[in-house]
Amino acid sequence: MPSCKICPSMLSSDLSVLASECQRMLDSGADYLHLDVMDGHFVPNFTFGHPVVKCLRPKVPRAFLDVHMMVSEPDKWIENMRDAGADQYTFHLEATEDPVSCIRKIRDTGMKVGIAIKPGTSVEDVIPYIDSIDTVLIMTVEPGFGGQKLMFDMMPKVRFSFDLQPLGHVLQIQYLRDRYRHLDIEVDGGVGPSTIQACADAGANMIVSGTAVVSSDDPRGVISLLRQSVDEAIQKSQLER
Ligand SMILES: O=C(CO)[C@H](O)[C@H](O)COP(=O)(O)O
Ligand SMILES: [Fe+2]
Repeated sequence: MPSCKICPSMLSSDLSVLASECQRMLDSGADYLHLDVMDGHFVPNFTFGHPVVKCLRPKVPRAFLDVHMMVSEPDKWIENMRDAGADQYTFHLEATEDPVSCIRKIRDTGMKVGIAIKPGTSVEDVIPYIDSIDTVLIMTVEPGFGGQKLMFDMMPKVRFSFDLQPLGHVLQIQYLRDRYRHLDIEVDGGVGPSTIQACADAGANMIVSGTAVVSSDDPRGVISLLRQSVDEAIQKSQLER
């Protein structure tokens, strides 16, 4: 199973001093930095785009920058994001008619590829692409805003063809983890000390946490607590195999 990666979402940081906030997270033990790009169209909110990432890159030269593209037409910004210095380009499955072309374009730039799904989209929809991507990002809130409450197991509309019982997030993550041992499974939205256990036990290894980490007085302590839960779950699953 892939290792634990804790990825603070910089959305809830003081964006007027983004570079120093990023450095503060790296100094607190962050593995990756998660940058939420919103276009006011795919989601009802606006943040920043590749010009900001380009300015940030030289300030945190060794950081892994995971860009979460909550934008319509995600294929438009792939080259710009690579030129800006992003390391992973995660686009929403719901935002494109042609995920295969998007994946190919991202790969051609050398960036890692992630596909994100909103809470109402089933992981089954990602299966056709899974062998050609690095990460599946499971949104545990409706995308658009930080600071929301995680929606675990509140999605009775999600159904799988292999089992007509309605399944929630935990089971969707477990389904993916059981079949794809080496996949990075990322959870995003409302993840913090009170919700990490369910994510870790289900098999998520890439943990995005905004408010809980960035707004904490003790980000190092929160990061290490999140990491401990995931590391323990990984160890447990390895012992069980
Ligand atoms: O993609 C996002 C919102 O669309 C953010 O990454 C996410 O909400 C993280 O913030 P928090 O941990 O505060 O929920
Ligand atoms: Fe995000």
